[in-house]
Amino acid sequence: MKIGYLGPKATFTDLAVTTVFPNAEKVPYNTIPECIDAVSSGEVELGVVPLENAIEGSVNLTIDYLVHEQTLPIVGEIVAPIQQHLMVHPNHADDWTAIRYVYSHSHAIAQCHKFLHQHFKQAMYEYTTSTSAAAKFVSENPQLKIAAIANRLAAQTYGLTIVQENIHDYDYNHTRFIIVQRENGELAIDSPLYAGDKTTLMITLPKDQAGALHQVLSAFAWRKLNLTKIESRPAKTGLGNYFFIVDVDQKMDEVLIPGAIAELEALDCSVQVLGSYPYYVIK
Ligand SMILES: O=C(O)C(=O)Cc1ccccc1
Repeated sequence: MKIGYLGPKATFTDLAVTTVFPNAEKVPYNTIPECIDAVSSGEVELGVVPLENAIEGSVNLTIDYLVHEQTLPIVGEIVAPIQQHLMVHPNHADDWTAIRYVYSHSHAIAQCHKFLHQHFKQAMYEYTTSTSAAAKFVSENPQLKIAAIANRLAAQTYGLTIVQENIHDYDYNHTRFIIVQRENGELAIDSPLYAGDKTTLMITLPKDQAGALHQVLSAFAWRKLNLTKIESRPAKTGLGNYFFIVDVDQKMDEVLIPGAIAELEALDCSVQVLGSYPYYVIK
């Protein structure tokens, strides 16, 4: 099976794909939209992209691209622990404290904010499309006094020296990656990492009216449907217009979730099921 992922080689997404799909043919894409487009065009069967980090929150580009540009069903989710390391070209292994620029994905830089503030007040940040893109750039520019924040596999893959390990500010640093497919369908994988199912809905409220969100939440509450996430994102139709992404802690069933959706539609909300899918947790 061909699986596209946010590359280049050795991103955290790459690690997540390798763990859950050890036999897949992996195809790296430089950006999240390119990876999603490749699924849409049928170039790859599945795509895996980061969705949310426990410290930094959502990867807005993923949510927005899926909602506004290329709506594909979510067919699975992978949750993986994230460990960030500071790495330099081996030429700078002895003078790494003098680095001027730190390169990485914006989420990785945010996850190490306290560390950077304490130890690298003089450094400036350069944002890259992924952590391994930063590692690759550092390896290709030995003349520059720069460092990357990335994982251990990236250091190995691009021949960099780790000079500070585990620089993420909080121990509980996990990221959710979603698996998308062109058409909805069950993921045929039998993994020991399977940890449960969830359903993701996108809900747009009819208009700005008192108690609207309360009514939406009560449709889930009285059915005892447990929500594990609720997030608002700009609808991009005007200031103050939002839609909500809601995760329900169970698989789509025949009664409860369809009942909640029917109730929301009766309230004039529009509801779209983005996916009902298994999730896999990497320890
Ligand atoms: O850039 C990567 O390696 C990714 O896979 C995205 C990401 C970035 C920061 C933390 C977790 C995932």
